[in-house]
Amino acid sequence: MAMQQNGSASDIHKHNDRSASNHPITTNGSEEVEHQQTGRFTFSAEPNLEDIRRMQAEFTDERNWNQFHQPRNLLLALVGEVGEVSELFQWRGEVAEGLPDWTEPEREHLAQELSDVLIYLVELAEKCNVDLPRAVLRKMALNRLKYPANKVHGSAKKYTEYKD
Ligand SMILES: Nc1ccn([C@H]2C[C@H](O)[C@@H](COP(=O)(O)OP(=O)(O)OP(=O)(O)O)O2)c(=O)n1
Repeated sequence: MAMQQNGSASDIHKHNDRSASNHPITTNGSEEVEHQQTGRFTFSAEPNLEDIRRMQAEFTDERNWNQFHQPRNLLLALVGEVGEVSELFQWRGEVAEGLPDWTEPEREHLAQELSDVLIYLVELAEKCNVDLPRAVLRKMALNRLKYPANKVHGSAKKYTEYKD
């Protein structure tokens, strides 16, 4: 069962307030402004990844489960949960952004399975000594170098497919 605090999948509908920024770190300030103007879905600011790491560490400590949570086991658990997410999309054909045709129980199920993926991902990163928030910043910087916006705009080609 996924760890749940107070939220539910209906959070999907609740966090569309564009009036206040909830992104303390942005990779591109102008991008954030654009998101606010376009009404793009945003997350709550909390819990952050360190909060999630700590909560999961408390959860496993309380159960004496750290003995099972080595990196390889966490990776297998993560992949298993990704499979569970895939099952929810299986045989449905293309699904429109915002999942307009999904029922509330289906949305909640998806929220739980995605949470399982994130929880195991965060714990895997912890057990591999990867500082995930900072690693994401470094990787996004690399992605921007690899895919300059003016070069790849509107194209989904892999960087290896560009000639120059
Ligand atoms: N050894 C375990 C077992 C569970 N969990 C935590 C992390 C996941 O968020 C969630 C996974 O629980 P389940 O293995 O019961 O998987 P599901 O919640 O997906 O249940 P089901 O497989 O019935 O859909 O519980 C954990 O940390 N370590």
